[in-house]
Amino acid sequence: MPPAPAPRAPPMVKGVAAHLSARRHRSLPLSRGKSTGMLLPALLLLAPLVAFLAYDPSGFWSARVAQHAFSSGRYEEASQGLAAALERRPTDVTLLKQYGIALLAGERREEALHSFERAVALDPTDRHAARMAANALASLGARGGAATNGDPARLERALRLDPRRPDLYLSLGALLLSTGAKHRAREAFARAVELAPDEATTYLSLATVQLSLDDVAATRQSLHSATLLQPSSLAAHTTLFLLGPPSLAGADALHDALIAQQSHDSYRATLAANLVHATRRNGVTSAAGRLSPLRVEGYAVVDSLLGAEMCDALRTHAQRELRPLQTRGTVGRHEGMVQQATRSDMVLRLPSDLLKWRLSDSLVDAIGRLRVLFAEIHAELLQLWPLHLPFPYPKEELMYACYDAGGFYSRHVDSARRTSAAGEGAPAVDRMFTAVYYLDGTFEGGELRLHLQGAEAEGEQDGRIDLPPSMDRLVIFWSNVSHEVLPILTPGAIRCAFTQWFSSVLTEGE
Ligand SMILES: O=C(O)CCC(=O)C(=O)O
Ligand SMILES: [Fe+2]
Repeated sequence: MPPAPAPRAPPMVKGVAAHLSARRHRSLPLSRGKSTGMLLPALLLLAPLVAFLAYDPSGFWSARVAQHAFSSGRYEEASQGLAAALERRPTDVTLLKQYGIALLAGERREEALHSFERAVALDPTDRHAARMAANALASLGARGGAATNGDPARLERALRLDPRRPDLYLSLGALLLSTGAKHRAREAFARAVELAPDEATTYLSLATVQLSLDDVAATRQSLHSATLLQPSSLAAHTTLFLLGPPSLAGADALHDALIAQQSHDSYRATLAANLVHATRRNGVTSAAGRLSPLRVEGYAVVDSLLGAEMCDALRTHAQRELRPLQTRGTVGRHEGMVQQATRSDMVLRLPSDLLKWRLSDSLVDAIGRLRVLFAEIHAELLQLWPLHLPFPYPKEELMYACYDAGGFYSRHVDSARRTSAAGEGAPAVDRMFTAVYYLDGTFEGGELRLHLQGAEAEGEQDGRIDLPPSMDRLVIFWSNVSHEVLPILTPGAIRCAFTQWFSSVLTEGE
């Protein structure tokens, strides 16, 4: 098929005419003074040349003018000139390639692809044309990313044109993975590894799909290759470590990667730091063991975390210094979500920078210990977590909440539920786990009641379990489990706790 005809007159004709008319204007005054008798024969001599140039049978001028336009960034003009040249030389492979490039530069990808494919059809041995066609296909095939309008078939066609392209296999693998075609994705990534055996990121991609296919041995091998190629790869070291069994050597490798990376704010660096810390502090055997009931039961209870002395210091200082700063806890719209509940507690969110409050050293110290505890809980939580799913992450500030006698929090869920009012843009996943650290339990009532079977089974049948608060106790449960705080029955009692939510990182920046 010939290229689309240019809508306007080819600029070549205008260009040459303008050029000639400029020359005429410049030369006429000069020649007038001398001999006007010479002008006519000169013009007569020039006429066939003007006619020839305007006719431009070979498309030579069109191409030259277009190339000039292209190098000045006037892509629309360049593609028009090349289209004009191609009308005269429709089988010129070089022109077809140039035309394609001009179209690409003007974001006219489909037409560019068409031009490159024509070039390939005319000369199947032209590697350059094949590569350009493959690039155009790939950029069209991978467009829109994941599930929207990416087209694996186009990437596969690109690979038939230009088969030794690890980058194309990587795009294809990512696209296939996003559509759930895991086995085909694994093939694509494996091919990318074959073609680029020195690229750590390629091994990481392969590891991701191997993990999602539960092939732990192969995942480990790929991650190991990635760490050999890129010893500071936090992604590889963290995942290897999480695959377990946890070891101090693994924690040290992770620590080294962390230092090498010097990135203290990224999500993965925070996670790595937590893991190293938890492993070194708790030893290698206990890691994750404390939270393992969470997987089966939906909740876990862990006692004796900070020690009685530290917990007591935290309780008394927090009551003295933080309670005056509390405000009434609210229910209702939060992050576009609606919770149906009533509550009577007073709450306070702890800023990451405690210096802006004038707190005693004892309280700052105790809160620091508590934060380390939650960081360890985070690390242990991740050791239970399927690595190919979005990680839970402590996105929100720590909350200090207190209930006085008679206080309660009616049945609710903490996780963000998409409501019709919240609309399509609202996050589909938000809080994943709720972890509550209790400071005291010397009162009647105030139990945390979990309804593990959800709303389908009402009353006694809904899997209810009552967990009484007690000093230095942590309870962690899935945030989508409905739960309530039963009324505190002892007059004069205060029930205080610190809560940390772990949320899906998927909702960040989306
Ligand atoms: O303090 C508790 O036991 C749970 C509190 C709670 O459900 C909440 O703050 O969302
Ligand atoms: Fe809650």
